Amino acid sequence: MRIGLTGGIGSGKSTVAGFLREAGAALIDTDAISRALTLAGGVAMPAIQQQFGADFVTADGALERDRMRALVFSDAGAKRRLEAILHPLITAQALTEADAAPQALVVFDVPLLVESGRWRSRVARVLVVDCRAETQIARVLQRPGWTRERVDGALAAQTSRQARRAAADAVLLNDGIALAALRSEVLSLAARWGCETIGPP
Ligand SMILES: CC(C)(COP(=O)(O)OP(=O)(O)OC[C@H]1O[C@@H](n2cnc3c(N)ncnc32)[C@H](O)[C@@H]1O)[C@@H](O)C(=O)NCCC(=O)NCCS
Ligand SMILES: Nc1ncnc2c1ncn2[C@@H]1O[C@H](COP(=O)(O)OP(=O)(O)OP(=O)(O)O)[C@@H](O)[C@H]1O
Repeated sequence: MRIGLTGGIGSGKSTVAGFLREAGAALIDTDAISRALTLAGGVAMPAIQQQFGADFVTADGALERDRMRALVFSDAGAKRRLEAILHPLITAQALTEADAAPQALVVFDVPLLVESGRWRSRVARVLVVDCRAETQIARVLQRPGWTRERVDGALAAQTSRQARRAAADAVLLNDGIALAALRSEVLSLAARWGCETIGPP
């Protein structure tokens, strides 16, 4: 079974993804795919250079991430243009990885699952990790280099908590819950969704 895992920035997606992997799932991380596509020599770099110009490309040919982040989190048109380049490539690579996975449960970790519209038809279930915006902000501010302005920009560029919850087949509320309790919720959900049938590859 294929599952889409989503949630706002800092909601706890990667944490939940780690527990799903522990439960035996194959994990496909679209942020990681996006980063690989935009490394030096990455498949997306010629189109990004053509669309945004040399200022958004480092000397060795990678995406100038700080500059691009500042642009897309303050300019909706630029965000759309970047996504038009990256999202089809991310989806294609994610599906290739899923086809190669021997596991019975495949989890696509897609931060923008609800926003993109590309994923709903490709997964049997959507799992949303949900928490209050204040919790998201507090978690993300722990990361080196993140400022309140940067977190607010990222939050504003993402869909609402309400819209995400409305798209969910299951919601994990990850607020005021200990990691151990979250882990057991995830493991029992994974068991319900088919992990118990997984044998050796
Ligand atoms: C904007 C970029 C340069 C920022 O890079 P940065 O290193 O700061 O962030 P990273 O890629 O690690 O993403 C961190 C988080 O930012 C949020 N985020 C990333 N891209 C977007 C976006 N286009 N819209 C809204 N939120 C986003 C997500 O919550 C993500 O988990 C980069 O995220 C990017 O190239 N985004 C476009 C591709 C995309 O949409 N990726 C999301 C996965 S499908
Ligand atoms: N229930 C919890 N209790 C304590 N800490 C938590 C809990 N859930 C998540 N965290 C911590 O919050 C931080 C953010 O979590 P995580 O990286 O899983 O979020 P994310 O949704 O993947 O973020 P991003 O969208 O930026 O990739 C991490 O340091 C994680 O350890």
